[in-house]
Amino acid sequence: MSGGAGAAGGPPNLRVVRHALLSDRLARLRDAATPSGAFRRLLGEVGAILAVEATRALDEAETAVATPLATMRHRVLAAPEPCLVPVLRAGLGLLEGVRRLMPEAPVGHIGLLRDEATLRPREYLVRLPRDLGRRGALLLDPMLATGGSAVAAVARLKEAGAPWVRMLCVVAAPEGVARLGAAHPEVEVFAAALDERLDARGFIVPGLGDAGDRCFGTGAEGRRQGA
Ligand SMILES: O=P(O)(O)OC[C@H]1O[C@H](OP(=O)(O)OP(=O)(O)O)[C@H](O)[C@@H]1O
Ligand SMILES: O=c1cc[nH]c(=O)[nH]1
Ligand SMILES: [Mg+2]
Repeated sequence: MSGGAGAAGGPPNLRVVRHALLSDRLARLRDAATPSGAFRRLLGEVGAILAVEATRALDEAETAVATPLATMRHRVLAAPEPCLVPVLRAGLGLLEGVRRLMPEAPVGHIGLLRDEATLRPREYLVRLPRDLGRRGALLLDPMLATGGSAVAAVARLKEAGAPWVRMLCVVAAPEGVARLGAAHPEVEVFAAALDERLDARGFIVPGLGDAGDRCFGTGAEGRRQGA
């Protein structure tokens, strides 16, 4: 269900996941008329689909399983499930769906807010599980724009000892993919789409707007309603 994967001349660190359900959900996420509740649910569904692809090649081991009828050899995960790390806020939307697949996986949080003028991320929270060194990490952030936030988040995960990091994102911009690839070339990005470009404000075009605001209803519309 994957295409792109550094294949066919694409960036070597990017895997664009192709799946009919994923395209359908992405169309609705992009639609400016999709309300916040539906947006958050769709983000979760996209997270689950991307997580299936990003965990496809986790290390496996063989064990014996006794069914009601016979004992057989079976493949199971060789290592504990990876840690799930949403970048606040928008990554929380992806987390809801990924957690359905891996309910026992520990969850770390990295809070970053991109300065609207400089486009640099400001870190306001880091809470990571102590045993990150025994696990890989799935970094969850729907938007990879300039790449500044992703580069900072991956640096935190490496400092904390994560043996590997894969990023799940909904929409990636070429600039962000290149910047993350330059800083952390071993980090693979699993995205639903590679879009055209960034605009002057650092927003992805065509993109889907401000993912955090749409997810939590805090955009212009939400503020008006809440005022
Ligand atoms: O690649 P970059 O240029 O760094 O931009 C991407 C970041 O911007 C958004 O978060 P934002 O700062 O808007 O925070 P929010 O989720 O709280 O709205 C998004 O969720 C990423 O974390
Ligand atoms: O297009 C963009 C870029 C950064 N952050 C978002 O939420 N959307
Ligand atoms: Mg935002």
